[in-house]
Amino acid sequence: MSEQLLPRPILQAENICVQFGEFHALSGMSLRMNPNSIHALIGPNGAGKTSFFNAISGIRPPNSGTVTFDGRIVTKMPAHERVHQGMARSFQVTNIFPTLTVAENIRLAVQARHRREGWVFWRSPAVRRDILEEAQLIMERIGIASRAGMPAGELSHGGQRSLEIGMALGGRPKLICLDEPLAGMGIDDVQATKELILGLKADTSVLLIEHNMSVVLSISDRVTVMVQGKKVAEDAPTAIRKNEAVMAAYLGSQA
Ligand SMILES: Nc1ncnc2c1ncn2[C@@H]1O[C@H](COP(=O)(O)OP(=O)(O)OP(=O)(O)O)[C@@H](O)[C@H]1O
Repeated sequence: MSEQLLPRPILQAENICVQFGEFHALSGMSLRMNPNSIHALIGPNGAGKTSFFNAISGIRPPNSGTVTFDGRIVTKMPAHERVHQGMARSFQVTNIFPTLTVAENIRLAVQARHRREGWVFWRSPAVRRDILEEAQLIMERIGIASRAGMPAGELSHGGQRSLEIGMALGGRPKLICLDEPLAGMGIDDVQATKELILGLKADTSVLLIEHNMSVVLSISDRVTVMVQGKKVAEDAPTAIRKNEAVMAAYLGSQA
């Protein structure tokens, strides 16, 4: 496909460099991500995947390079401002309010978006009903509506990761960055979360760091492979499976 026929990328990172002292964690990393797609970032431990997430989400902006999100350069924009622009991120460690119920966690996430849009809590009972309804729809979508009244900290590990995705959805993001969403999950939770992630691309885009290769290769539209802070391959999963450089650098070590 020629450049002109490609859709405008939801995310474009160009020549990203990140240094910790003398150490180069990322050396000219680039990535172009299509909207409404699942794009996986894989590579061995220490390849720089989390550093790349930190660079694009503003947790630790790059030393050099450019990050463009939804047509706007955000390289130096603070992380919270990127959230306002529609970029959501989940972390390796779950990031929920454990003593609040599942429903309250989701409702807070939806409410935070409304507040950004200028909603005034005490003047808007009708909008409040909207919020409750939206929170209910999200809970159904992520498969935890039956546990709405449970303290979030009592959910299984898989349930907590789903809740985190639900909270991200409360912000109606254009892009969700998921850092190892399947880590530590049992087989049933893996299957449910895989289906949940697949369903996300109907209305958002997903950038995914994940070590579970069979899931990555079955749900992703594109896969970028990183080794030692650089991209070594980027292709469709079927081509990545056969890529000899990838096998040598990464998949071979797992075979
Ligand atoms: N704050 C930091 N200070 C110094 N070095 C760091 C820092 N953060 C990361 N690194 C180093 O940068 C390199 C890339 O780390 P990063 O966590 O980005 O890799 P990764 O691909 O996400 O690894 P993993 O799969 O194990 O999570 C590693 O060598 C790591 O030790």
